[in-house]
Amino acid sequence: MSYQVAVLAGDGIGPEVMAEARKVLSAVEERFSLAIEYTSFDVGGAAIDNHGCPLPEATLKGCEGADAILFGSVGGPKWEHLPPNDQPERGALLPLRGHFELFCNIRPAKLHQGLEHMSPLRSDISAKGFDVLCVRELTGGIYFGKPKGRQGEGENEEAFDTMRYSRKEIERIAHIAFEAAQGRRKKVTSVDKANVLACSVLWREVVEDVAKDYPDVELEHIYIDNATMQLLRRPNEFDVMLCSNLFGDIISDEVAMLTGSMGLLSSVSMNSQGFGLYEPAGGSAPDIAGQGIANPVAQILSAALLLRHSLKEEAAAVAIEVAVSKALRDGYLTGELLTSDQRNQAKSTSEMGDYIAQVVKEGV
Ligand SMILES: NC(=O)c1ccc[n+]([C@@H]2O[C@H](COP(=O)([O-])OP(=O)(O)OC[C@H]3O[C@@H](n4cnc5c(N)ncnc54)[C@H](O)[C@@H]3O)[C@@H](O)[C@H]2O)c1
Ligand SMILES: CC(C)[C@H](C(=O)O)[C@@H](O)C(=O)O
Ligand SMILES: [Mg+2]
Repeated sequence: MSYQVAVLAGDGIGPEVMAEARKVLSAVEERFSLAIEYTSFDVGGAAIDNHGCPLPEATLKGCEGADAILFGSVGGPKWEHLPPNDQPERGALLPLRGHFELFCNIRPAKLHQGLEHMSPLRSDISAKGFDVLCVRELTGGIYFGKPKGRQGEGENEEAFDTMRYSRKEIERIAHIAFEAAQGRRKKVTSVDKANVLACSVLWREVVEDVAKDYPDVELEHIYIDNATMQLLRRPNEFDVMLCSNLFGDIISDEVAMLTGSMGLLSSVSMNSQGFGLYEPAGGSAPDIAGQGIANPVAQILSAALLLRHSLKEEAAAVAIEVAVSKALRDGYLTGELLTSDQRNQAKSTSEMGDYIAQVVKEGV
């Protein structure tokens, strides 16, 4: 029996980095004798161009029939003139998250020893390293709350979004965070804005209640504004960061950059049945798309997460992660990880993919 994976490469650097993830997956399949069948579907801007809508029925059906979704990224200036709900992000990515109830988004950010020089942190801070797991609620909050819209005209025209959280939504993501912490350094930092937002007051109360089931895990609360600065000052003191949808979006970009680049952060978005969509935390990077310079590591590590969580192929996932670490340690770095005077040593997107695939095949 072979596994079925729906591949949605999307826009901008999506197809470029997806090609490298596929190379690495082929290598791991060969080494571990796995049988994985991939079917590609258009999504986002590519689907608008080819089919007139960002999430065609065939794409949705293809995802429904798969064991997991490997997603690239969607969006870009070409489609920004469209009505908001017809654009790639709100017309494809958010509906996919909603349709499959992918409420649990996990984004692991680790600054590896020996790779501290890639971080923009001050050297005495980066020297301590850090290992943060961002656990982000993904199908609620201000992203999905109703009503949402615009009304009125002239100087009275206004726009509004609704931030809304139910006890149930907070409980289920909080359990994920505490369970994850039990397998790590046993600390949950819950990020909120309880000094201003009603949703955050409920968030804090529910997280406190859930914490009672995990007496071995330390819980602390922090306001989002303070969290963004403490991450720059003492990132090594954070373990699991439990965030609502919007705050997790912000925190995950920050921790990605603290490891050196947006192009290093992988992610899984999962539902309660364990069905998952795997994607880099970053976007379609229109500023570098088409140049063969994007960092494929986030997409490759997302493939490793797919092997681990959806296909339960732990050894194959570890082989990829070890190969990525080796490549980075061996100085295989794309340009954004280098200073301007080192940039002539930069590896291209495909050189990175080739090297990581080779290491996977040979084993380390
Ligand atoms: N999951 C997704 O599909 C997703 C996620 C975030 C943003 N987006 C969309 O992507 C488009 C661009 O958004 P943005 O510019 O705000 O965010 P972005 O993450 O695409 O880019 C931010 C910065 O990070 C850099 N970067 C990102 N990934 C990189 C990689 N793999 N290698 C090297 N550098 C990388 C980019 O060059 C850019 O300078 C928008 O349309 C946005 O809505 C999509
Ligand atoms: C593209 C956008 C809708 C998305 C989000 O805000 O969730 C992205 O920024 C992410 O982090 O996955
Ligand atoms: Mg984001």
